[in-house]
Parts: sequence; structure tokens; C-alpha cells
Amino acid sequence: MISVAEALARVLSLAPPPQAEEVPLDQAAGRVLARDVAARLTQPPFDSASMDGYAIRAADLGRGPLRVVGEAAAGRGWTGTAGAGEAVRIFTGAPVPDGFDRVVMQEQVSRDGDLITVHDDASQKSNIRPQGIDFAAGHAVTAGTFLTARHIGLLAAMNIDRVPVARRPRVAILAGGDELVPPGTPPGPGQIISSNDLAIAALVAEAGGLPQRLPIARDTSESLRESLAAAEGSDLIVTIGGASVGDHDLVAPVAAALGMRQEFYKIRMRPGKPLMAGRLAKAAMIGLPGNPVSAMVCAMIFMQPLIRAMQGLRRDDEPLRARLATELPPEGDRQHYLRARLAPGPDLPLIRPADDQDSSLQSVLAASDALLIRPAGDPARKPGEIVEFIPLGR
Ligand SMILES: Nc1nc2c(c(=O)[nH]1)N[C@H]1C(S)=C(S)[C@@H](COP(=O)(O)OP(=O)(O)OC[C@H]3O[C@@H](n4cnc5c(N)ncnc54)[C@H](O)[C@@H]3O)O[C@H]1N2
Ligand code: MOO
Repeated sequence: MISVAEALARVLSLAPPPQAEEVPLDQAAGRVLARDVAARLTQPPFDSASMDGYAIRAADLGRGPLRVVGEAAAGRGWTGTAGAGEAVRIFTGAPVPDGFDRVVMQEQVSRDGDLITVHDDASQKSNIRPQGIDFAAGHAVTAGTFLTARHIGLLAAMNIDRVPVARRPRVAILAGGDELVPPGTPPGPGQIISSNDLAIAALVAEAGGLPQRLPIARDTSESLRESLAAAEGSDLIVTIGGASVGDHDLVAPVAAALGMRQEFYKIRMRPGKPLMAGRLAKAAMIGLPGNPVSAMVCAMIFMQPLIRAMQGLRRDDEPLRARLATELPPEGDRQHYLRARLAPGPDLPLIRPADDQDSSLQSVLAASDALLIRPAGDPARKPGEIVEFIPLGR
């Protein structure tokens, strides 16, 4: 069995280079930029007033009242030429007319007809935003950036209306098992509701993929083959269940018969030992174990990073640090991801693993906000010791 780190490296090696498509900027939030995009203009395009007040020359201060000879508003500049002792009424966002080097706030000025007196310029701030102080033409947002609202705003200001983004990977999700019926169906004897495929689809979407849930496969080779055929055209096929060694665990043999090239099967991870990965025709394939928590944890540790890599996203899955709230027994020979809760601590957060770590407990996973990572062979730990965890998000 290979380690979690080795398995992750092999899963990521299945990612083809991202493919670009162009989308309007108002549909680009949540996508990954496929190429560097350069600003088409300089921002601000001119020296601009940052306050409502009067444009003056600093050299005129202290020489008596100044005469107001014009007005500059946002979108409507003043194009005249001002001489010594003259001022221009100006509003926030307006271009500062040539020859002026300061904008005094109107609160610091008294006005009588066309004459103004500056009575308080203690701050001596110019209140002028120089041309290009935000960014210059050519300023780039780089390929691999995950586009948030902040980037959408910047790109719009850069006068970009369409952006090249990585195509969303199409991910086929295949749950299998004779016991499974979809939510909303009254289960017969021995049947349970299929929950994994919905949960995994949500994780696919969260990572930027397009989930496609296939009909639940029965525990026969024929049914599995049929369902896998429906995954044609996907970038990634994710199967759930049927990964273990029982007589009805058919994913590995059926995939092998269809020509799957296996990267690995079984890893030193808990939960998630029977994880499988490889390539089936042009698609990458991940076989998740059926136990709901095992499927979810494996999807977070392997499937989501793969979907992100397929979009060219830089990795940001470094674990965080917390202090243990309880003692822990020595760990076995598999890297263990314990469902846990975080609480504020004096320096680092405090982390407390749930009492029952059985891999069927979705209620425990849903109530958790972290996965505490224990390396294989980790010795017993005492309260207060520092451990690593992955946050589960809101
Ligand atoms: N003799 C052994 N038995 C098992 C081993 C082993 O090493 N030797 N490994 C155990 C481990 S660890 C896991 S994890 C499971 C994985 O088994 P499968 O991937 O074959 O999963 P299934 O048997 O199909 O299902 C397990 C469990 O999960 C439920 N399930 C499956 N799919 C769904 C779904 N879509 N929604 C909700 N629940 C689902 C299923 O009903 C079972 O209860 O094998 C152990 N056994
Ligand atoms: O690895 Mo299984 O995934 O322990 O429940």
C-alpha cells in the first residue's frame, strides 16, 4: 500500500493541461484564469481629486483670498488655464486641471462670492490621486488566479469585458449498490437512501467541476458497464462503493475489463483504504470507498485537488495547526483523518476529535469543522500538543 502523499502525487499526475474558453466577465466569478490578462488602460487615467473642494496651487497659500475661475466635476473636467491666485471648484473623481497641485477640502475653506479663503491647511495633503496610482496599462492578473468578486472588479476597471478561463471539468459520478434508492423514494427491506452521490456532486461543484450524477448502478457487472458507458465524454469518472474485497465489489474488475489503467488500489489512509485511481480511456478515474465518510474524506483529499489541478489552480491545501484538547492513543499504520471540532484557544485553535470515528457516521461529519491529521505511526499525544488539521469550511 502506498502513502497518502504518494497517492496524491499520482492522482494529480492524471490531470490533463487545462483547456481555455472565453466567458463574459459577469460570468467569471468562481472560475480560474487560463492566461495572463493585461490592463487596457491606466487607472486612474488622469490625476484625480479625492475630495470635494477647490483645486489650488500650494504656492498661493497664505497670500490672501483666491479667485474661483471655473468648475471641474467627475466626467466633466475644466479645460481653461488658471493663473496665480486662482482656484477651481472641484468634486471627487474630477480630473485636476493643469497647473494645480493641491485640492483643499471645502470644509477648510470659506467662500464669499468668487473669493475663497483657505483657513485650515494643517494636513497639507494634496488630495490628488496621481494618474496610474492603482495600476498602469499592461498590469497583469496572472493565469491560475481563482477569480473572486475582488478580481472581477479589478478586471472590469482594467476595461476587460471577456476573460479566458479554464473549462470546468465534467465529472461523472456513479454510485452503485443493490441497497441504494434515491432520496425521496420509500426504501424497501434492506434498502437505504443513496446519499454519497449527492454529497460528492456538491464537492465537485465546490471545486469548480460540473457534476453529472449517473443512474445508480446495480451490483452486476452488466449494470456497472452500462453506467460507465454513460460517462463517455467526461474528464473524470468518480465511482462510489464496490471498492472493497466482497463478492459484490465489482468496480475494479469491471473497470479493468473495460481497459482501465490503474495507478494504484489501496492506500495507507483511514478512512479510505480501498481508494483506487487510474485512467479509463481519455478520462481520469477515481474509485471512492462506499462508506459515506470515507467517500467524502477521500473526495476532499484527492478528488477536489485533482479537479482544481485540471483547471490550473495553484494548490493551497497546506494543513493548519491547532492544539489538542484531549489525549490521543498511538496511531496505527495508516494516516488518519479524524472528524473534529475547533474552539478558540490562547494562541492556536483547540481541536477535539469526535468520540466515535466510524466511517458511516454522516451526522458526526456534518457536525465537524475540521479533519485532524495524524500521520501513520504517530505516538500517543497529550492535551496541548500541536497537531495539523484541514478546515472543513462553513
Ligand atoms: N473484508 C473486508 N471488508 C472490508 C474492508 C476490508 O479491507 N476487508 N474494508 C472496509 C472498508 S475500510 C471500507 S471503506 C468499505 C468499503 O467498501 P466498498 O467501497 O466496497 O463499499 P460498499 O460495500 O459498496 O459500501 C460500504 C457501505 O457504504 C454504504 N454506501 C455505499 N454507497 C452508498 C451511497 N451512495 N450512499 C449511501 N451509502 C452508501 C453501503 O450501504 C455500505 O453500508 O469496506 C469495508 N469492508
Ligand atoms: O477506510 Mo474505510 O474507508 O476505513 O471505512
